[in-house]
This record gives sequence, C-alpha cells and structure tokens, in this order.
Amino acid sequence: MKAVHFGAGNIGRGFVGLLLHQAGYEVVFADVADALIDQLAAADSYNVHEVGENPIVRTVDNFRALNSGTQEAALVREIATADIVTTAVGPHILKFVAPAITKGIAARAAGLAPLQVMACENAINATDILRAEVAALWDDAAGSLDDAAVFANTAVDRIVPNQAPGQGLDVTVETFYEWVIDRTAFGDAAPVIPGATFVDELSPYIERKLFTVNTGHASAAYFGFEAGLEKISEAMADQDVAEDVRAVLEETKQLLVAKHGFNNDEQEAYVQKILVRFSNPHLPDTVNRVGRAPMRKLSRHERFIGPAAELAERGIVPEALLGAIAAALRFTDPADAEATELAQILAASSAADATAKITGLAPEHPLFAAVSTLVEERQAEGAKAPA
Ligand SMILES: NC(=O)c1ccc[n+]([C@@H]2O[C@H](COP(=O)([O-])OP(=O)(O)OC[C@H]3O[C@@H](n4cnc5c(N)ncnc54)[C@H](O)[C@@H]3O)[C@@H](O)[C@H]2O)c1
Ligand SMILES: O=P(O)(O)OC[C@@H](O)[C@@H](O)[C@H](O)[C@H](O)CO
Repeated sequence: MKAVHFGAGNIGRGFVGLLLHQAGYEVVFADVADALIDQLAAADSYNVHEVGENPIVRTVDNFRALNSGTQEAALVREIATADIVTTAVGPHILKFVAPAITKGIAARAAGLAPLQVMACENAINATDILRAEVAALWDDAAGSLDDAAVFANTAVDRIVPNQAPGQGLDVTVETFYEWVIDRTAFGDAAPVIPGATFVDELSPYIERKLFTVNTGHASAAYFGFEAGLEKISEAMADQDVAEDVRAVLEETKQLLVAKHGFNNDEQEAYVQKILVRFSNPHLPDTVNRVGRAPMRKLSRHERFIGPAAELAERGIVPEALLGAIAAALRFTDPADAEATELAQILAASSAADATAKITGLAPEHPLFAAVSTLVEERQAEGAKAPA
C-alpha cells in the first residue's frame, strides 16, 4: 500500500505521515522545501517524540521523498499508482498541489481502485476545496473524475509546534491526537487507518474541532501576544489570558451544543481537556505560530467570525469572541505576510471597508457593527502599514 502525502512539515511528519506509516503504507512525502526533501530523501527514518503525559518516541521509516516543485513527472507517476493521497500544506496551498494530483489521477491504469484523497487542513471541508480545484482542471476525455478518485473530508487534531533548529527530521508533538474522517465518501471501501475515527456525519466534528481547539488556541495566541508573552503555555499560565480564553470557549460551547446537539457535559469535558493541552509545558509552541495568518483566521467562516456570526444571528452578543477578535486585530509579526496585509488594510481603509475586507461580513449582518467598532478602535490606536 502506498500513500503520497503533500506537505512534510509539522503535521505532515508528526501526525499524518506517522499514522499512515503505522497503518502499513509506504509514504512518499512531497514538498517544495528543497532542504527538507533532500534530508528526507537521504534518511532511512525519523522519530516522533510525543511529549506530555505518557511520553513515547515512535519511529517512522519506509518513506521516500520528492520535490513537488521540480520532480512533478515522478510525483505524477507515484500518484498514478498510489492508494491514498493526503495533504497538510495549508488551505490556501491546495490550489497549488491540485495540478499534480489531477495529472496523477488521469494517469491511473484502468481497473485500479479509485484514489482516496483527503486534505488534512484546518478548514471546514478542506477536501471539498481540493476537489473543486481538481475538478476545474479535470479533462472529461480521461473519464469520470468520480470513477477515478474519492474525496473524503476530515478533521485532524494534534498540536505540532514549529520544530527547534538542529532537530533534523525529528518532530516533537503532544501525545493527544484525533483524525476524524467522513466514511460516506468511501462506500464499502474505507481505508484501514488504526487511530482514525470514521463517521457518517462529519460536519459537527469539524465545527467542534475548529470552533473549540482552534478558536481557543488562536485566542490564547492573540491574548498572549497582547500580554507580551511568547509561548502558548506561558499565555495559559497568565490568569487573565486563561480567563479570557475560557470565556471564549464558553460562547462556542453554547453554539455547538445548541446547533449540533452535543451533550453539554461532554462538550465541557472536551473544553477542559483542550485547556490542559494548551497548557502542556513540554510543548514549545509559540503565540506567533498559533497566531499565524491572521487574515485567514479572521475570515468569514473561520474560527472567530464563523461562531460569532452564528451567535449574533441567534440574538446573542458574543462578547468574549469580540474580545478575541479585537486582540487578533492587534497582532503583528513582520515575518507573517498576512499580519502585514492586515496592518495595510487597517491603515488604508475606512472602518466599514476594512471590516468587510478582513471578515467578509456583509454590512447588514448583525455582527458587522460590533466588529466595525473594534476595527475603528484599532485604527484610532494607529495600526500603521509597514513601510
Ligand atoms: N501543526 C499543527 O498543530 C496542525 C494541526 C492540525 C492541522 N494543521 C494543519 O495542517 C496544515 C499544515 O500545517 P503545519 O503546521 O504542518 O505547517 P508547516 O508549515 O509545518 O508545513 C506545511 C508544509 O507544506 C509545504 N508546502 C508549501 N507549499 C507546498 C506545495 N505547493 N507543495 C507541497 N508542499 C508545500 C511547506 O514547505 C511545509 O513543509 C495546515 O492546514 C494546518 O492548519 C496543523
Ligand atoms: O494551523 P492553523 O494556523 O490553522 O492554526 C494554528 C494552530 O491552532 C493549529 O495548528 C493547532 O495546533 C492544531 O489545529 C491542533 O490540532
């Protein structure tokens, strides 16, 4: 069995690659980072260090590596004979990996089982986004895309921080993980991946993960950044930050319980477990990594505006989420292109225009005025566009 995995970064090596390896797949990593691919191609194995309660080291071997930027023809051949393709590249990168996937599917021999494609990104239905990119490139002369490939949405959860320099290919991760996969996409031929959970109705799980783990995580990052803290565990050790994060998760819990019918006590236990995960002192995770790409995080269906908008539509003022949105608007990082873009929009647009550009909210939406007020306050503080 062979899997081609795009994105040999933190979650690629520390989670998806590991689980596919443990499931018995040979993994072909594809990435555009030259040095990383060279290192992987030269290595026989790497270690995943699970830190926290019950730490353990797991070894991944039986992999190969290809540069998806310079070795496309070889990559297409690998996809043509693979069983599974997965990605962990970031939702905005899916359009760049779609061409090789499309060519690989088109090159599959007749009679092969459909390629099983799963995008493991933090976004609602990321695989649907990937499928749309592939479908746009697909030539019907190659037959029906639906006969050649199945696309299954997934939700992946494991905190994998940026790795310390000098660590080579080894990855430090938390012990916790969850990979929830939409079973319905596969008919009766779902892959066997020990540790993954297959469900018939994925959307509640995706929203629960994004609006609890990622909303809480990003809140800790932005409140922690405002407090001048560097690590997420330090942010969670700050009583004010921890209380603000807790208040945000109380609001998303209210929405998730009302919308999806999650049991209130079970959701509370889920929240409590996540707060402990964020506080893991063995995990060197930073507010800059978790706060990265603030334009994506502040977009319409993402971890802040998504739940806040739905609460507002239900007549509830999401005070704590608005506090986190205000903190997100104050996030700066010269190394982060989206933080620069955010600052530029804040500096160059009216409050109403900036609110629409950053959040995608329509002016008539019940959340719009409250967010626009926060944007105006941020502009009054002087959000300068970088030179
Ligand atoms: N790190 C986590 O804790 C975590 C957990 C769950 C989900 N995720 C999601 O997984 C995805 C990846 O996150 P990450 O933390 O591993 O990021 P990362 O930056 O560590 O890894 C991304 C990798 O994708 C590669 N890449 C970029 N463009 C590419 C292209 N065109 N083709 C092939 N590879 C390309 C990069 O070189 C990099 O190695 C994101 O969607 C993220 O939200 C991350
Ligand atoms: O990857 P992002 O930028 O969407 O979000 C940053 C972190 O919150 C995220 O990577 C978490 O560590 C992960 O989602 C945990 O499962």
